[in-house]
Amino acid sequence: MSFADALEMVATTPEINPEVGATETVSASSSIFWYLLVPAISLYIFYYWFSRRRLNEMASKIPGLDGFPVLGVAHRFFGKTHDEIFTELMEYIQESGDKAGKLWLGPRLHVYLLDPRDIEIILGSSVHLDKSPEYRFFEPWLGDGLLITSGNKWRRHRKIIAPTFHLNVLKSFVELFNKNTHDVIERMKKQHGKTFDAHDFMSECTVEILMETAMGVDKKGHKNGFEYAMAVMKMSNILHTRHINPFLRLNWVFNLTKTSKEQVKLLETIHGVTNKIIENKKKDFDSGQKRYITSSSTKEEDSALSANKGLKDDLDAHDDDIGQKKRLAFLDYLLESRDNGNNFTEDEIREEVNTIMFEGHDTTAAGSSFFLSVMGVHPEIQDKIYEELDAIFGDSDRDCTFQDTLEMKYLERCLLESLRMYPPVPLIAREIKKDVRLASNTNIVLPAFSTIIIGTYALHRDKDIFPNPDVFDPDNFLPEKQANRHYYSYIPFSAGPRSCVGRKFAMLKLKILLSTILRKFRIEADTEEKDFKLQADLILKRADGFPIRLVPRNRGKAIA
Ligand code: HEM
Repeated sequence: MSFADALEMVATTPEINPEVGATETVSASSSIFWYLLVPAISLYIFYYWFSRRRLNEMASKIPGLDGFPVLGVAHRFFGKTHDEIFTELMEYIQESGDKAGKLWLGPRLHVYLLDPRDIEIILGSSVHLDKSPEYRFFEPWLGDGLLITSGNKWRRHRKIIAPTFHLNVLKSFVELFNKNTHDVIERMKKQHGKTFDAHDFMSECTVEILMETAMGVDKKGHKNGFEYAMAVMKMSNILHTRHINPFLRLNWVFNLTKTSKEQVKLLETIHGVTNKIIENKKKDFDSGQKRYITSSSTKEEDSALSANKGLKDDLDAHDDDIGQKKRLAFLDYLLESRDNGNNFTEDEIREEVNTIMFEGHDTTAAGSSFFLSVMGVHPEIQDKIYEELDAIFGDSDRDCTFQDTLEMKYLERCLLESLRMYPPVPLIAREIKKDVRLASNTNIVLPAFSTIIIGTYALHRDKDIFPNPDVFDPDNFLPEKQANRHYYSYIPFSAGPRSCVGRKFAMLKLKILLSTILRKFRIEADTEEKDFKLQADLILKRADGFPIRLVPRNRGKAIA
């Protein structure tokens, strides 16, 4: 892989011209050089050790992996594939039984947290809002957009963007969710009887849905959704490689590799798509075609789209939100914010379009693909979903309405369970700017300026929280079971002030997309769930793809 290339390139030194030769002057100055170099290095090592004394002392009280100086534990990852690394880390975490553990990557301390009380201290706080430096690798792609930015810029952008995913706006998308679902079903039908990778179809469909809803452009003018999705997948792979390789974390080393050239090409594809979306939308907007949305909603409807009903944030409706209000969808509102007092710049619009296109498609593509592959291996669960869908729709082929989604209680539990076992964002990382004492073990203080990892995947598989964590059991989301769990023990969309702005969009879209597929087809798969090979390239995926088969359903007779 490119790491070997990188080392090779770094190791290549310019050749010395022999004609210059060694003179006495050179040899005298070279001895002075060595006399100075040795104390300088010693001084630097002492300074380095002294400045990190406090950090090392605090870290020594945290259980976990120390590794070697400079490398940390990175040597454990060399030569391994991303799915092998993921499996090894998860096995280590589960076997250690530690609810907080350290991991040195290069000289940087990373601490993972698995106790919901500790997680609440970080995610629930309005102080620990900064993303860890690892997110900076996104910069050439997403600029300083909502996912990675901090401080006042984050607050200003969040205030503008969160309301564009308000329930009233989402309800106006129901027709487009249906239309795009029918389109992907037509494409999948061509695979009749064959085993195919569901993710290829889900990612193209989720890109097209975002274009037509949040961006408000007609997908007919943007036919490269699949190419965009594939470029995003490769970019995620590159970024993940940089996260786990301490040498490639250094920009100057990375820039010497072939992979950095590949990154430039991938970004040309990605930005080509997003720039065209902005250009086309601007034409419409500037000629007066603004998509004002007027619809109303109730608080009950609003809370029905929450994955975790106990956790409230700025996406939840406030009293003055309820009822009819005139709103604009995402890109229309950003363009309006360019012209009104909010003064959004052209660069800021580009950053946010790139952010929403990435966060909004890859996550839901993974979420829906996992759901479909899990259905393929659990025919008995599919039968129960059919029972519910048949009760709602009977034999009708009509489109799914918002009201229908509220009645899909069992399907919702299956979706939440799928997001538990296979959270599309398997970890969240923050940098804390001051020391934090843990609630679960007051002897442990997390040192300021370390990376704190909230391991969503490992948390959701904790047997102290979910007995039989590796068994797909939708009853984990029965209201009484949810009520007995700590709010921060289930966080597929993160939680607190920096939670996912698209979580209601995602839940509504997934319910419409997946219920419509299941009304038409029975899903089959050959692999058993225990053989799913997982890999986490920013977004959790199956390394072996998402192979499924579709068999047309004989409605009403699905339950033998
Ligand atoms: C199943 C689908 C989804 C899942 C599981 C998910 C999960 C998450 C998680 C865990 C975070 C926090 C990430 C972090 O702190 O590193 C996040 C943030 C974010 N998500 Fe999602 N997401 C989903 C869908 C969406 C959609 C559909 C959109 C937009 C249309 C979206 C937009 C965002 C944005 C903009 C952020 C950054 C918010 C901020 O920092 O203030 N997500 N998402």
